[in-house]
Amino acid sequence: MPLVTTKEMFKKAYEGKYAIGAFNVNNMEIIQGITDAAKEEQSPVILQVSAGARKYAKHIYLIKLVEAALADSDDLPICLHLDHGDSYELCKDCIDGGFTSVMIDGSKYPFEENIALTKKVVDYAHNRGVVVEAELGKLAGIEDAVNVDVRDATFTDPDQAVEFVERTGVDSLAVAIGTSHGAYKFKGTPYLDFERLEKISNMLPDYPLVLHGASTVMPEFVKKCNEFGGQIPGAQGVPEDMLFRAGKMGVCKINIDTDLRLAMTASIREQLINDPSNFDPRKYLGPARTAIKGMVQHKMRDVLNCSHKI
Ligand SMILES: O=C(CO)COP(=O)(O)O
Ligand SMILES: O=C[C@H](O)COP(=O)(O)O
Ligand SMILES: [Zn+2]
Ligand SMILES: [Zn+2]
Repeated sequence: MPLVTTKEMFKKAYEGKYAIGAFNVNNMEIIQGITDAAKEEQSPVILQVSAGARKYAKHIYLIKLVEAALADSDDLPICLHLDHGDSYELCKDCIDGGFTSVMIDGSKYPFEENIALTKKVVDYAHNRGVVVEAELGKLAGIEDAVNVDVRDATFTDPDQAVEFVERTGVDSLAVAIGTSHGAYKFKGTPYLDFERLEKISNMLPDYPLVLHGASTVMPEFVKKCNEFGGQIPGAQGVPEDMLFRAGKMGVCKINIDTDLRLAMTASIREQLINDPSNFDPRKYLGPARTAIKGMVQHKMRDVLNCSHKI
């Protein structure tokens, strides 16, 4: 099966009230760990590439590695997605270069500029059978999310979301409801604006929403990093029951990068400390790949609920 778009997987996810995992990939071990997990769980999967990943590994290497994963995965539905595309040109390059989905992230621009940029990418992508994700609202961590005025000024406005989708024809929309990127998402008790999510979801029926910054910052990996010489104190992410809940409310795509980084780093730290005489990268990258596989399987099975959905 060739690479697929998210059309079919989102339709099924929406109807079945579960979410597809979108995992960030940067190298071979990460791609293998994720796709091995998807194979075992018989789950559709989105492999996503950031501009930074594309710069680090080069477009051609990532494409060829994903093609290899596809060839090694029988009939597994795999979508290759550009994460946080910041310009029309970058989206065009990825569409021309074999991606089946792109994100144009115009969330930092004023509403009308975000619409114009997104519409331009949608027009180019749809003519070539590629789907587009956009973003509305500010994702950045908010210290004072309990304050209604702060929430209204930063989180996604439901009325604007409807207008945005209508005017751009974009295929999915990332919403801001309190998540943020990285390992430090909340200072105190985690809070997501589920009321807002419900409103957006009700106003956009049958429409797939996306949650960025959705890593849980799994305590077992943070603990292991810190145990083996790391310094990641006070890291905290989105509790898994909140992700499960979001998956039942129209969120069809859940983005996970930080949990991959932590799983991989914890494992490498452990291997290097436990066997100081080793200098064979396979001996620490192999277990790191296995750690990623285990983490992704857990997400698919217990959090996203997307196992056995192909
Ligand atoms: O949103 C993400 C990628 O676009 C990843 O978020 P995390 O940092 O929570 O993993
Ligand atoms: O959304 C951000 C992702 O975690 C990708 O991060 P990156 O830009 O460092 O590759
Ligand atoms: Zn993101
Ligand atoms: Zn868990």
